[in-house]
Amino acid sequence: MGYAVKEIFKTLQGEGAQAGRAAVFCRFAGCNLWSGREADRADAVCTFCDTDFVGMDGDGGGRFETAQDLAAAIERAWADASHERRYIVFTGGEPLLQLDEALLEAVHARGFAAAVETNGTQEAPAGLDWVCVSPKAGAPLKLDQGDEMKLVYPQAGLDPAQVADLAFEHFWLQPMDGPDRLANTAAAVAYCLDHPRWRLSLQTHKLIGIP
Ligand SMILES: C[S@@+](CC[C@H](N)C(=O)[O-])C[C@H]1O[C@@H](n2cnc3c(N)ncnc32)[C@H](O)[C@@H]1O
Ligand SMILES: Nc1nc2[nH]cc(C(=O)O)c2c(=O)[nH]1
Ligand code: SF4
Ligand SMILES: [Mg+2]
Repeated sequence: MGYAVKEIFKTLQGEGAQAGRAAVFCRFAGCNLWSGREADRADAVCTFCDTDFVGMDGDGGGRFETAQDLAAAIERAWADASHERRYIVFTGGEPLLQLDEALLEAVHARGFAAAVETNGTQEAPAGLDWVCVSPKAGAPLKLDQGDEMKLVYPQAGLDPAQVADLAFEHFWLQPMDGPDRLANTAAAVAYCLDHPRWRLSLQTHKLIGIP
């Protein structure tokens, strides 16, 4: 079986509390809230996704048979012999459909701290160093604690107040990108001004044109 990976790339984390930090991103293929096909978008649970996670055809993508194989590819993508501040972000698609303890052990053995970007509908394996949960309206949360909550805003049917008391260190509102990005940004700014628990997370990589 192994791991189905869309792409592996090194860039700066663009979002949330770790924004600006060098990281390898491992984007797993597949998601439980959308097929990834445009024809299915309108009927999906998650309709606003900004990401292509279908297939294994991206840069550095493919099927990796073992945790060691995938961890070795992640280490090659870091491309620096030093172990200093090595950081891997598992995303997707939905990474918690595939991420397991064996892979976390394998990247830890290579000196990486390991983060996940998840929709929170699955349990997380033990051993994660940073958990970012981004809940989606209509998708019940199984993972209701972590380091940061990053709510894409606005979402019909998911008021920030519904998740504001969960056990997270940071609470972010991230304006929904798409045709209404400017209006969504203004709405997120207004919400943060009125509800100071919430801080604004901009997708800084998009602002400066890096992956
Ligand atoms: C592509 S998702 C992959 C990880 C996981 N499936 C999730 O949804 O958290 C990565 C991050 O991008 C956010 N995101 C997706 N589409 C977005 C959009 N149109 N505008 C702003 N953020 C978006 C998600 O909420 C999540 O925080
Ligand atoms: N630079 C950069 N930062 C990110 N943070 C979360 C991302 C994601 O797609 O999960 C992402 C991404 O795709 N690129
Ligand atoms: S849950 Fe995440 S990967 Fe899945 S469709 Fe929504 S934003 Fe995209
Ligand atoms: Mg992204």
